[in-house]
Amino acid sequence: MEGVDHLAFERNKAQFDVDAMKIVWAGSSHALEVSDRMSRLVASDPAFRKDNRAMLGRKELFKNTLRKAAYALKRIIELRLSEEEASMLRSFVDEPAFTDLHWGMFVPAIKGQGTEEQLKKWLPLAQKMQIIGCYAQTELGHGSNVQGLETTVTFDPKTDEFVIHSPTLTSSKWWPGGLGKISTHAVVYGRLITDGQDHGVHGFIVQLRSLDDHLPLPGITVGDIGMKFGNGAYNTMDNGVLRFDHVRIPRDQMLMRVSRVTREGKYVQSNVPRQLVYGTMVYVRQTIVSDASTALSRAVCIATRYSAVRRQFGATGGNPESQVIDYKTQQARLFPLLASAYAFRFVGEWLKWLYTDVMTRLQANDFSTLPEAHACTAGLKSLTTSATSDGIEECRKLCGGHGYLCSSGLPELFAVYVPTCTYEGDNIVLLLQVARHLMKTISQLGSGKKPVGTVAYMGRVEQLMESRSDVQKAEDWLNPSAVLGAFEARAARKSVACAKNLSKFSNPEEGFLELSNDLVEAARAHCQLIVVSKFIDKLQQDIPGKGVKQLLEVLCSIYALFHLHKHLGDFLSTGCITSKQGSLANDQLRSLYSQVRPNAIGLVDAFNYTDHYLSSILGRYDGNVYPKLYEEAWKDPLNDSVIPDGFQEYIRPMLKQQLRNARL
Ligand SMILES: CCCCCCCCCCCCCCCCCCCCCC(=O)SCCNC(=O)CCNC(=O)[C@H](O)C(C)(C)COP(=O)(O)OP(=O)(O)OC[C@H]1O[C@@H](n2cnc3c(N)ncnc32)[C@H](O)[C@@H]1OP(=O)(O)O
Ligand SMILES: Cc1cc2nc3c(=O)[nH]c(=O)nc-3n(C[C@H](O)[C@H](O)[C@H](O)COP(=O)(O)OP(=O)(O)OC[C@H]3O[C@@H](n4cnc5c(N)ncnc54)[C@H](O)[C@@H]3O)c2cc1C
Repeated sequence: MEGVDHLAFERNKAQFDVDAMKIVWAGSSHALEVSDRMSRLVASDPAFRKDNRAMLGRKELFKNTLRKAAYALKRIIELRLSEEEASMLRSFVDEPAFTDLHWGMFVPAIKGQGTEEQLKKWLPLAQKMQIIGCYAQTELGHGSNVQGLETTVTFDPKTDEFVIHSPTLTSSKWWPGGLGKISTHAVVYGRLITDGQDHGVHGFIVQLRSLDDHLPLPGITVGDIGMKFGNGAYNTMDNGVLRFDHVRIPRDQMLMRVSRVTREGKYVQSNVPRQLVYGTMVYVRQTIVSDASTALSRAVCIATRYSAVRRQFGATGGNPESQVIDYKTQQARLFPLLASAYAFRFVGEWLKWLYTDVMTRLQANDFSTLPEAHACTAGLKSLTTSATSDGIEECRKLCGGHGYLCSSGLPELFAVYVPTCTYEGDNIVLLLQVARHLMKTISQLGSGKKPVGTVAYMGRVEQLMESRSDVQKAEDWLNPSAVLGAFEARAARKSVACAKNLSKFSNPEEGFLELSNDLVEAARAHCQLIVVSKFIDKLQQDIPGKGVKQLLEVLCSIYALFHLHKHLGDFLSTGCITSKQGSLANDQLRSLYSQVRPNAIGLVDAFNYTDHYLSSILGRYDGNVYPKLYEEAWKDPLNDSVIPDGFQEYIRPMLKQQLRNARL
């Protein structure tokens, strides 16, 4: 039935102020107002239609993306949108495009690694989109190992230029988004060579295509690397390949904040740490953590609404069948994902604060918090994207067969999302970075260096090695200090065990390789502790609105106790809790799921997503699923004709032949 809210009875069950929760989710009333306005602006404009993407061929799909990107910019200018509004509008257009890399990596790379003069020259061009840029780091042969890049950038003192060259096939740039067909410029990473000396990897601004006819400049070979996972999905992006044949650029196009080359060809390092060359990755990893909560909440919103609509089994005495959301197994799979979406939101908020703080310190030449920023962004990027990818797939299964239809929105969301586990740093490689940070922290404990920030708990390592949980009954697990105590002890003990094992190796690097599985587990335990502790910190704030804080407390406990249950082996084997305490946590979880149940629809409504943004029949706000699914099926091009193309050509003769054979 059109116009009827099939989920109204569920909405009436909510025991909290959904509008107040919307503000918490958005971050502030202002952020909610802007995101609400921008999402409606996009949803109400047919030019931003996206429900046909899975049906389009690559060329048509790509052309459509270019049209939308140009149209979005036109609307941004016409409506005089602020930077915040423009960025929100782009995110609600919800289609991976070259603009993501332009705004998300090219501009930040210049901002972070350019000198004042370079900023003055390049930023206005990029901000007005008079040039379009991408981030060309990865090569065919090397992605994770940045120091292994092979592209050479050799200074020629005779002409005051750099000569960029791809000496091998494996040195071809491979993957950069926006590079394949659109970018006019790139920040290219290559090995800087002066006077025969290799100074390692540095960034350079390179023009790739003519601003007149868009043709590649002499010496440049560039193109798209081909179709990627899933229909539609990330194929709206022109990930590219790029080769240089002795291409010359002026010396002042080396990004020179970290180090520079003088007119005479002398290599000079500034007082800024070398690692700042990796700064753009730190920035993007931080944005990816916030985006994880968005992607997971979309999937959870779809699965929760559909689980309330869907009924199977259990009809008694003329009553309808049970809603699948009432099955305890459905709740135990769905509600931890709902809790994770909120947990990632808050840890994302905190990470943004940390990043801003580090940037402010860098301006004042205080580099002390850079290692912490690297470890946190790397670890949380890894943890949240892995959990979100798995979570989207779980939501598909939670929707049964219909979840496999493109019209559920879940296949495309999954296909677009999964590369986050790989890009901006492979998730295992990043956890190993966290492990290095943890091992370094432990090795410095003896020297009296007090660990700070997210590793501060290591300062209490002796106490944490001895501590025992004092939980006696299920409700004791609702106490934040009980949860924190268990997560801190587990993380500390796993790290200390690794450090002890490492010390048995005469060659630490060999030990690190041999113990890398244990190190990854220790890093994961540390990152889960950060998520739990930042959720708990969030609850210390004043959070207005009837029942809002209470429900967030429930979600926080679910996030923590679900992980305690999932990793029970860890908690037991490290002796942080007893098996009795583990089963009490499980009892408490069941009770928490029951508390979420009446509020589930309200909690996903609080994400404030439009039907356009969700792009899912199963997740429709009004729950009117079946008529719309039925209607949608008839829109498939296969149903344009009763008899499909190919039938007369292949199947009819085959049928006839088989009939003839049978008669013989
Ligand atoms: C109106 C206007 C409106 C405007 C609005 C604007 C709106 C904007 C809207 C757009 C929205 C945004 C969306 C974005 C789009 C996303 C698309 C995604 C595309 C994806 C892009 C990519 O995919 S792009 C390539 C990423 N490719 C990697 O990710 C390689 C990983 N590989 C490594 O990252 C290194 O290779 C690896 C392993 C660390 C080893 O590094 P290594 O070899 O040097 O070796 P070591 O491990 O020895 O490290 C040596 C020492 O460096 C320390 N350190 C290492 N990293 C550090 C770091 N980052 N910061 C600090 N310190 C660091 C370490 O801790 C050691 O420290 P210490 O010596 O003190 O111990
Ligand atoms: C959709 C998409 C978009 C991208 N966009 C860009 C872009 O705009 N610009 C850009 O420059 N790049 C981009 N990339 C490239 C991306 O950053 C790299 O693919 C990524 O960093 C992983 O590197 P790799 O491909 O070399 O993986 P590999 O390192 O080859 O990984 C292969 C396997 O080896 C394992 N492994 C590697 N090293 C270690 C180790 N030390 N210890 C243990 N295991 C290890 C990994 O865990 C993984 O299982 C993009 C990639 C994708 C998929």
